[in-house]
Amino acid sequence: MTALLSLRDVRKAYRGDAAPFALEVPRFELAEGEALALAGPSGSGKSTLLMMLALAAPPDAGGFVFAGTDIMRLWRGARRDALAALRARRIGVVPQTGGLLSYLTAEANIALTQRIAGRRDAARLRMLAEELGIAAQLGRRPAELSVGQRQRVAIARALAHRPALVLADEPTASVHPELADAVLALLRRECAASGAALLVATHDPDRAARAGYPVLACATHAPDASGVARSVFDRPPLAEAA
Ligand SMILES: Nc1ncnc2c1ncn2[C@@H]1O[C@H](COP(=O)(O)OP(=O)(O)OP(=O)(O)O)[C@@H](O)[C@H]1O
Repeated sequence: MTALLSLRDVRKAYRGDAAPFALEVPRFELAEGEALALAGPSGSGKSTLLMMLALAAPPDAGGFVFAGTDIMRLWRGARRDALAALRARRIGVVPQTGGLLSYLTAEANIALTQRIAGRRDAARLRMLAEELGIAAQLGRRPAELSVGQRQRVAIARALAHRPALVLADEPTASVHPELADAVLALLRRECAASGAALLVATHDPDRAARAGYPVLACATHAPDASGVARSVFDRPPLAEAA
């Protein structure tokens, strides 16, 4: 298996007066096309890890390679243009609540990632809409869609530009429990069909496991003598795990 992304000894800390927090990732690899759920309680750093993987926030320290690119070098060089271009072309994001633009139709929302990536593909958009059961809703605005339909539009948008990596932060948080299983299964199926690696943050590891995801749970540590609470996500390298 080829690693799509690899983190080594990554650390990110927030030094707020109230509750200092540090996320530590000694080892983390994700293979091309692999699906994985990141599990941990609220405040354990799942979103922080996803933001770093989305190239939206820099780690404080460590090594980070994505799609053959040394991401730490880009952050050190303040290469925000290169980071944004890589994100636009190779990464898709499914936010908790869909994150759709209210003034655009479902179709235009889905087409956004293709436009930004410079990869327009009407046939792929149509195919995804059909796969996800929202073809009849393409002309509607988000307010005219059910919560479940909005989430499907968000999934289509995250995949429309053929990203190598899809990041979903609690994608089932705003949907009915019955729908949550379906959304997780759909995400996994569509990413597998597209060959995209998938990382889903969740506080519900049982639901993720039921939907067929391997689960990486974080270890949480109460504040130490200096008052810093720590969370650790550690995943052995792919070669060792195989
Ligand atoms: N910008 C920030 N400044 C200071 N502290 C922050 C910031 N962002 C997050 N934190 C803190 O970092 C810790 C981890 O937050 P994070 O959002 O990554 O957790 P999470 O596991 O995604 O939580 P949830 O499941 O509730 O979304 C929390 O203690 C949070 O308060």
